[in-house]
Formats: sequence, structure tokens, C-alpha cells
Amino acid sequence: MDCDKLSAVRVGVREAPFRSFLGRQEPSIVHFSPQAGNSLVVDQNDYHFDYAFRSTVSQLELYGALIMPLVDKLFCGFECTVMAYGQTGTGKSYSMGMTADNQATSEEHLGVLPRCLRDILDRVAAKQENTLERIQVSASFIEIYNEKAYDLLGATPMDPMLASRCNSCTCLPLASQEDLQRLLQLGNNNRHVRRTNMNANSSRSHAIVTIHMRRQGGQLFRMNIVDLAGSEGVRRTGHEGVARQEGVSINMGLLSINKVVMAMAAGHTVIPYRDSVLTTVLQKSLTSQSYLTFLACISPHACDLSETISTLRFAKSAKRLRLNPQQMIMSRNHQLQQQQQQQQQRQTLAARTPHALRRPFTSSTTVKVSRPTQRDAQNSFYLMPPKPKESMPLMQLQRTRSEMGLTPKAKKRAREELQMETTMDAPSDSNHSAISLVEKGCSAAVSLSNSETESTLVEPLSGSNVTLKQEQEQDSNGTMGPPQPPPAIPLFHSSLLSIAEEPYSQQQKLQQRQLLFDNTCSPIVLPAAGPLEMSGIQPLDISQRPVLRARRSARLIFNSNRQQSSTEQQQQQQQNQNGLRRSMRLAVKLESHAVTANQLLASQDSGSVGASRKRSKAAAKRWMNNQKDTFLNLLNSADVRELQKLPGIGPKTAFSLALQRGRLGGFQSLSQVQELPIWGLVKWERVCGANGLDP
Ligand SMILES: Nc1ncnc2c1ncn2[C@@H]1O[C@H](COP(=O)(O)OP(=O)(O)OP(=O)(O)O)[C@@H](O)[C@H]1O
Repeated sequence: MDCDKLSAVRVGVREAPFRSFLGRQEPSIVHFSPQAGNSLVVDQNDYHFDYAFRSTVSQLELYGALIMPLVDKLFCGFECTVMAYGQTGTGKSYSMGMTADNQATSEEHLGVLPRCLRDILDRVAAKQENTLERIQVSASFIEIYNEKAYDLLGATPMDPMLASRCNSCTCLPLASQEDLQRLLQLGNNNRHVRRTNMNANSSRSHAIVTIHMRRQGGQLFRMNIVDLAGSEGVRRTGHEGVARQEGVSINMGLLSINKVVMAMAAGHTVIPYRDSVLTTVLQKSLTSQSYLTFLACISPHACDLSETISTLRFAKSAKRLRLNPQQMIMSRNHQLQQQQQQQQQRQTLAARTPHALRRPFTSSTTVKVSRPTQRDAQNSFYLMPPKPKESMPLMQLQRTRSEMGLTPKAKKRAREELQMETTMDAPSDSNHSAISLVEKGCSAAVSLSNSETESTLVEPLSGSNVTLKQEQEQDSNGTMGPPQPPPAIPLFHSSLLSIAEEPYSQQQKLQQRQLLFDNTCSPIVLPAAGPLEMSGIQPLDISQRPVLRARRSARLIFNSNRQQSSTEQQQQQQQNQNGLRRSMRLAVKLESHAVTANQLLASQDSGSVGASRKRSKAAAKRWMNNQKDTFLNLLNSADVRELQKLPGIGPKTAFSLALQRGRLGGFQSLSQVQELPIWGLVKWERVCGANGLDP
């Protein structure tokens, strides 16, 4: 089965035979080129299509040339659509095989639909013979009449349904041609048909028969056969009242199809699918993901010249469509592959990560993300502060942008910023982010501590056991000598490296970092003024979210540490001096005790802040500082969606903030945030006001 060589959009034109009731024997206005089988001349204009069928062409020939290749595509997994377009009475329903009368069921006159079904059933039978795979074939039949969609096979075919529900309309199973005939009879009985001046049996609605092929795994392939109602001049049909309204609706649907096709052909990004029910229902078929075949039916009569020319113009614009379903499938497959790879990677890393590190993380942690101080550089191991670019892949970032519906100007600016960001970060290798950051000396302090024993870390390259004792001794001595360059190969546990490399989500990364950077039991005492130090006051109404809750708990723990008696602190320092570090398990236990003890303290604390705010100026200042810290903390840690929920910050600002934060590696202070070029003249003041901050 060849899935590559068929053009995604193909257009054929079929000339209808002379209408006998017109009683005229006149030369046809359509002149076919004797050399090329796909060109014709009407009114001295040349038209070139994929196929140009004379009135003498048989149904079989038409099917073989124009439609049969689509069935191949259907079995390759593409959505396929055949659409008959043209003036009333030019043989659209006849060509599509939408009727179930005696003439239509004879082999000679069999139209596209029954031939298609025959092909599909034959292939399904052959597949099922060779493999154990079961494929279900069924069909639905809907019509769009007077701008309303009707399920012609449903229990209430006269009740209109929502256009968006047309995908879930009644489907009857098809196992043979007889089943199809029954289905067509049932549907046609409910369909709106009327005798007109132009056609004794004119369809007054657009009809869509969809053949569904469902594979065992639930995969669904669809072939849509669309018989559009004929375009007609209201004056020529001589209709009045309801019939006139029908004509108007028909023309409206056709016009909207025209507009959609033209917009697609012109490469517009906004396609007016919602202009009519017809295009809303056909939206999925009129995208670059499906194979489209148009059959334009034209009349040979001179009196129909204007309609013929308009049909040919439509066909011409359809020919300009450039769809690439292959690429869509390829990119879909590529995405699937990437997902599988990521999944595998994650499993491998999870298998390598020791059990203790895989435990769900408690919230009693504090993350310090700042440029390292001399003391930090001397005493700690470093990991890179979170970079949005690493945690959010480029593709995802771009998608987020488009989803936010930025204006073209904003998009352009965002693209430039993204480019700048990419160039700036280009040399860093994400796979070695931990190491590279150590070299950059820009990081968050890491420590694993154990109150009882001196734990050992495995050097990733040599595999030898090493300790952190030396570093901790330096810390406890508090020596502030010249900053020492970090070790060339940092003494990371292999699991730490794994975590640093792992392509986890932002949230997961944050959680991991929270565990790794637990300062509750850390031998390194973090300064309270650190950018992500928690204030404990959560004035913004988003405290229910897990990340924020986690952070508040972290703050509680931090408070708890500060409240510890001096004896305890001395003991703690003594332990640190001895170079002892707590195990992760014990650390977690300690943290949970601390949470309970300090929840009380925190509540008292927050209460007293509220009261002291009223009492003294100093307390108000302290309150404001806490408020600012909280706000800064949010700006540093919240993702784009959360940022958007902050008062006064819209989607664009949130996005710009996240972008700038990624570039700067976190905000050090609110004044740094204020200096960002993203604020207008009064915007920053407005945001401060909305968040209860002094600008
Ligand atoms: N190529 C053809 N060979 C034989 N008969 C044809 C051919 N084309 C059309 N007819 C006949 O012309 C008549 C009108 O055709 P049909 O109903 O298919 O037109 P239509 O374009 O669907 O019209 P409408 O848009 O009004 O529904 C039918 O009786 C059909 O059998």
C-alpha cells in the first residue's frame, strides 16, 4: 500500500449529460482539450485540474481514477473526504451514489459511496483473514437543512442537533451492500428533497455520509462522502416562501465552504469555519490533516454558463489548497516517539534513584536560589537554579504562547525574546546542567544532613566513597577566606546528577529541589533575607495550591528553626562541627514534628503581625517587608498560569515575567523586577497597589 505519492488535495471536474427536459440540442459550452486529459476551456478560459471527465465517463472510470486512491489513504490512517460541488441538477447525488433507487443500485450506475464501501469491506475481509485484527465498519448519515443539522438515522431525525455533536450521531454497522442500501433508504426517507424547475428530485440539504472504520485498539478512520446541495439562482428556480428560504440557506452553506477553501488556499491562519453549520460540521475534514477530493459537477448548457464558471472558480481555488497530512502524521509519530523516549528515560532514572530519594517529598523545605555568596561557594555543592527554559521545552513554550492568543506584535516581541534567550543559553548543556552550573558558580546550596551518622556520597566518576566532612568543618569554623573555586568534578551522588538531568516537569523539579535543598537540617544556615526565604504571610488568595502550601510549611519549619532554644542550636552546631549529617528519613521525621509545633507559632505569628501592624510603625514596616518577600517569592516560583492569577498581572505580563526570570536565573529583589522593561509607565504601580505593596 503506497501511502506517500498521492496529492493531498485533488480536484476533478465532471460534465453532466444534456438535460432532456430542456428540449434543446445545442453544442456544449465545455470544450475538452484533446491532448491533455485534465484541461478544459469554458467561455474562452482555460482550466486545469487533476481530472476532467466528459459527460460520457462511466461511474467506474470516475471512481477508479479519482476516489479509489483515497481508500488506500484511509487504510494508512488518514481522514479522507470526497465532496461533490456544483449547480443543481448536474449529477452530484448521482456521482456520489447517495440514492437507493433501482437505477442507482445497478452496477453501471453505482456511485462513489457504494463502490467505496465495497472496496473497504473487501480490504477489511482480507485483513481479517490474514490477521486476528477485528475491524468494525459502520456509517452515519446527517443532513444540514436550513442551517440546522439532523441525524437522519437517529430515533428523532426531525429534531435538529448541535453542530458540535455531529461526530457522535447514530452509526449503523455495515457488513454488506444491502446494509448500505437500507441505510440510504432510511436516511433518504428523512432527507429534505423537493421538485424544482431544474431537478425533479432536488436535494434541498447538504448530506454527509461518513464511513467509520474502528480498529480493535479503538483507532478510528473516517471517510466522508459529502453531497452538497446544488447552487441555484433563486430567480431561476422561481421559488417562494419555504423553498426560497431553503435556496438561501443552501447558498449560504456553499458560500461558507467557498470562503473556508479560499482562506485555506491563501494560507490564512484564521479560517472561518464557524460561519455556517456546514463548515462547522466539516471542520475536521477541511484541515491540513485530511485528504480532500473535490468533484465539481458542471452543466453543458449555455443557459447555465454563469453557474458553470462559478463552479469552476471554486474548483480552481480548491486546487490551490496546500495540505500536508503526511507531515502531520510524521510529526504526530515523532511526538509519540519522543514521549516514549522520555518515558523510558524516566523509568531508567527512577530505577537508578535510591529509594529514599524517590519518596514523596514533604513540604517542610526551603529552597534558596541565589547567586552564591563567598561562604556558599566555599562550603557547598551547587545545583543550577531552575531555568524555565530547561523545565519547559522550547516547543511547549511556543505552544503556550500561541495558546495565550497574543497579538501579532506581542508574538513578535516574544519570539525575539525567545531568540535572545536561546542565544544566551546556547553554550550550556542541559545534560550536564549540574556540573556546568558548579563551574559557573551560580546556584542553590545543597545539603543532605543526618543528625546521627556521617553519610557517604559516591563520587559519580570514580565511584569512591567521599564525605562532606571537610566542607562542613570549614562552614562551622565560619572562615570567610577568599572564595575557593568549586571542585572540578563535584562530589555528587549519582542520584543527584540523575535528578539534575531528568526531564521532569517544573513542579516535579521544584519538589526534588525542595528535598535536596532542605535547610531545616542543613549544616549551612541560610540567611533569612534570601530571595526565596518564606515570609509565612500569604495575603494572596491562592494559598490552597499545593506549591504554595508547601512553601508556607517550609516557612514554618524555618521559623521553627529560629525559635529553637539556644541550647538546641548549640547542639545543632556541635553536630555540624562533627561533620554529622542526617539521613533523609530522619530529616523527614524531624520536619513533620517541626510542622506541627510551628503551625501554632505561625498562627500566633500571623495574628500578632496583624495586630502589631495597627500598633506600631515598625510592625507595619515588618509586615510590608514580609509582604514584599512573599510577593517576590511568588514571582520567583509560580508558573505562568499562577502568575496570571496574581492581581494586576495578565497573561502577557505573566509570560514576560517568566521569561525574564528564566533569563536572570531568578529575581533577587523587587527593585530588580521593577526595572524590567515589561512594565509601562504606571503598570508596576498598579500591580503593587493590587497586591498591597508600596511601589
Ligand atoms: N452522468 C450521468 N449519467 C446519467 N444520469 C445522470 C448523470 N448525471 C446526472 N444524471 C441524472 O440527472 C438527474 C439529476 O441528477 P442529481 O440529482 O444527481 O443532480 P444533483 O446535482 O444532485 O442535483 P441537486 O443539487 O438539485 O440535488 C438524476 O436523475 C440523475 O440520474
